Amino acid sequence: MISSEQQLTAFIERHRVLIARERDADIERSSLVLSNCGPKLLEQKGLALNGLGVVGVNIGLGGKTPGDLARIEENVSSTGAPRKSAKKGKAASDGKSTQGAEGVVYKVSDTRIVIAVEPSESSSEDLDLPERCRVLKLANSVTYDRMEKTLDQLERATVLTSQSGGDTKSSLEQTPVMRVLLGMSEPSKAIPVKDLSFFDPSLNPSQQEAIKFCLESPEVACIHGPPGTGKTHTLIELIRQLTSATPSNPKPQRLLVCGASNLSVDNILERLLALPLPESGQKLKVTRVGHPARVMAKEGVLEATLEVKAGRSDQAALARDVKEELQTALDTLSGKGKGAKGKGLRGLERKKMWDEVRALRKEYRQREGGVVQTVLSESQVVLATCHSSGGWQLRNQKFDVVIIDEATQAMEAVCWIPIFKGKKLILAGDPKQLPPTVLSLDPKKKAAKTKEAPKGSANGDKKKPVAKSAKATPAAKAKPVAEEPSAEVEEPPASESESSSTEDSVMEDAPAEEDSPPKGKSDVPSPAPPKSKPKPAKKSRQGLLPPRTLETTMFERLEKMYGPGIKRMLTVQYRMHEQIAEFPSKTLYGSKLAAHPSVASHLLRDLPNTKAASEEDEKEILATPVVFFDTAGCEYFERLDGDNDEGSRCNENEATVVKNWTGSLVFRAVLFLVINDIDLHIDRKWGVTLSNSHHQPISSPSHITHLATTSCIRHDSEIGTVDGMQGREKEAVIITLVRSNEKREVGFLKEKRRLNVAMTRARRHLCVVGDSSTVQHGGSYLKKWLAWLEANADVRYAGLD
Ligand SMILES: Nc1ncnc2c1ncn2[C@@H]1O[C@H](COP(=O)(O)OP(=O)(O)OP(=O)(O)O)[C@@H](O)[C@H]1O
Repeated sequence: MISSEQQLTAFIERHRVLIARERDADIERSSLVLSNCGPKLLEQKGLALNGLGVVGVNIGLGGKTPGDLARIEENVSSTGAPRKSAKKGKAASDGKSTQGAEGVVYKVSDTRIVIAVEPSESSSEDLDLPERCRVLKLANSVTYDRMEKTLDQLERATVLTSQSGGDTKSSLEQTPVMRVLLGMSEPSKAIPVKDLSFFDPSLNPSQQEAIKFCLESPEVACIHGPPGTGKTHTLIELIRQLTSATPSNPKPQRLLVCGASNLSVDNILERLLALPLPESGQKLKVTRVGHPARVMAKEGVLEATLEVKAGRSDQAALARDVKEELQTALDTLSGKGKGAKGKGLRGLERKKMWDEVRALRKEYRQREGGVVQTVLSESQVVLATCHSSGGWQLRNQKFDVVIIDEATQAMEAVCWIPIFKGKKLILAGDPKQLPPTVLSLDPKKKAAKTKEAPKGSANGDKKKPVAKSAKATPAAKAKPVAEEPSAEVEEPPASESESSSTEDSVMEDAPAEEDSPPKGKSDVPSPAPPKSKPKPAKKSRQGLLPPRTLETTMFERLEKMYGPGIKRMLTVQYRMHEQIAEFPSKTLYGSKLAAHPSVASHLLRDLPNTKAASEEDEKEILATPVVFFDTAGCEYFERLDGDNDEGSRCNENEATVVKNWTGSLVFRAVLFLVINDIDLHIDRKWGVTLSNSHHQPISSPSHITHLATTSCIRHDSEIGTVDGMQGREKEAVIITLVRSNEKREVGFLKEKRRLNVAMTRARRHLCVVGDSSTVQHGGSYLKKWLAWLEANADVRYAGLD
């Protein structure tokens, strides 16, 4: 299985097409919303902050990298007419004002929002901001630019290199890790690590085995972490092993640790910062690049940021002097501060001053760049999101190992951004949970295609899914989306597992698939040690195939290309009561997921300060791990929550059942989480946003409003969609399935990975409310779950209470 040039081209081209589509969908979504909504509604949707005043304009923000892209423009009163056009870079279409600027959201606190704006090289004047302004959130093109640039690099390193014999200017170094990832060569044999001793004595055998496997794999290794199995816990030990000089690792390595989201990166950072001082007494030098999501809350995280570190270095003092000079020059020009007389600067004098400002800005950037490079070169572990690892700060940085956490939630092209910087790659994730969010995927078309697509063409060559138009000319590149004639782009057929991942086939992830047989002998005991050599994968291995959608992650692709031997699965979970974990373990993880004794039988009643009015009450409510409220026959029909079929659904009767049950739990001092297919973001600053799982606005989500305003919802309880809850856990979780109709439609519930995330958030208590007569028609996975609930849960009939 060696990828041909044709396969490589098809793979890269297909990615280009999909990314162009995604960019288009993103822009379309933002501009549609911005052009159709008045200021109040925009604020409600979390897309605008109205009525702001400018507090100040400062220069220089050290290691700045993009957060949300935003535009500052003149405030529009709430009675103002809705904006007609909101194209990027254009002023308001009413033509009244050209004042404003675009930049990235740098920091947000309760009272301030800081937007970092690039100085314009062409404009001689400084920022011209309106007195009263508003900030609009824009589609962020930087992500797409970086992904496209990375694909260009990939092309230069592979196709162009082989075409040119490797010696043209356009070619790039082809590393062994790249070759393995693209199926250009097989993974090399493991290099045995002897005398491995672990820093953390609590690691379970599957965690130890995963770490050993990662250390021994020369190019690439994957860690499969089902819910609550300590993926991050394992990565922390791995980072300690790789960065310490030990008998098994004489030369400490330099690491780039990335995550799909800021939250995942900060999670690792916080845990690294909390580690005890190593025996050497030398604290691990860790630097966080980018935009820490929790900077405001955690001081330690702030201290580790590139910005703060760069600000503290000696070289930074010089940069600060230049910055001060620059500020004085700008003050003179704007007539502020000491240079107030500068307002009178006219003509040549003013032009000269602007020339000086430009020269100072250049010098400041150079000095600042130098400071940043020094801080980074001294860091042994650099943390960033995959996306922000493509920023200017890391341009010339090289690493021994790149680790990507939540790799199954990142698009493959985003993962390639850090991969170019390292010699070895470790991916951690769970392909059985939700994939990255893809805006250009119409859920209906997706479902239809999944059914229609011919199955299992393992050979991508026969029907080449290459969009001829996608990259042919620079013009096509500059405007890839509008030019892309979708009819010309032949969709690659759904591979077997892709087509079934949406629903169906409960046991397709049979044990053989989930087995992760260690290469050779291991010193570490494992809960389910393989008896002999790695079994050959049952399904024939695939070569390099172009992805059908951007939901196909690198992690899954590697598994299909190289079989289960490319990964190790963590098999002990530290979250769920064993009954809660039973169904997902059986159906998705080959029955390999064992509950750790510390959680296997934990119940709500074991929590401190929970109250039970009577013994019976305790048994009924606090000692039951899984409850199923079946509303079949109650005629608790759903209602469309919006004008068209795309709209979200609500089910007020189910909401009442949820309300009563939450009331019961809250009364007993239990925290809970309600999940359904409504997305509810409550954020103090950005207002309340409601949208369905596809981010479309909802006009009156009556049942949620009803719930949220009911006094039984405690401050520490949350309501959200499944998608927003991935990676989270709560002591008690209530899932309302919402769908109840005569047509027996179930919508998003079909998605097996979404259901998996929903049912694996609860630690001690899971309550499911739904209409079995509707829901059992929603695909075989849902049907199996229902059957399991009916047989194993404490089943109650909603209408009877
Ligand atoms: N070996 C271990 N011994 C004791 N507790 C552990 C161990 N491994 C993990 N845990 C605990 O299990 C919980 C989950 O761990 P962690 O957050 O690392 O998991 P994860 O797999 O990253 O989570 P998620 O399911 O959200 O992806 C944590 O409370 C952690 O302390």
